[in-house]
Amino acid sequence: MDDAALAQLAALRRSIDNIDAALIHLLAERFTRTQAVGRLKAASGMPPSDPERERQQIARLRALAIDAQLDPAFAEKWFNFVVAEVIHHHEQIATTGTVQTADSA
Ligand SMILES: C=C(O[C@@H]1C=C(C(=O)O)C=C[C@H]1O)C(=O)O
Repeated sequence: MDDAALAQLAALRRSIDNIDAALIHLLAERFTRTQAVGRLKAASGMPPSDPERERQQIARLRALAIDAQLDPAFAEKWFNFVVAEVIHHHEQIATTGTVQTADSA
């Protein structure tokens, strides 16, 4: 084993762990906001999803990804994955008034 390589790997992994922690916090904040949107929509009779808004967000995120040298197809896939969960929350809020998570179920 090369000690220098192992030390470099450990340093890179510490940074990766910090980035993963930041992503979890950012996602938690995003879901807090989207659940507030879900309650607002349910209270005022708006539908859970807004395809036009999503189209605008995808176009913006793809451009940001290209600028940041991230694969725009990956950025769009990530966004669609997150929005599917948001819509699911909105539907739950509209029908039950709350969001069921795996831990709370
Ligand atoms: C949060 C909203 O609801 C949905 C979720 C979105 C999102 O997570 O960014 C965007 C559009 C909607 O389909 C919204 O309408 O703003």
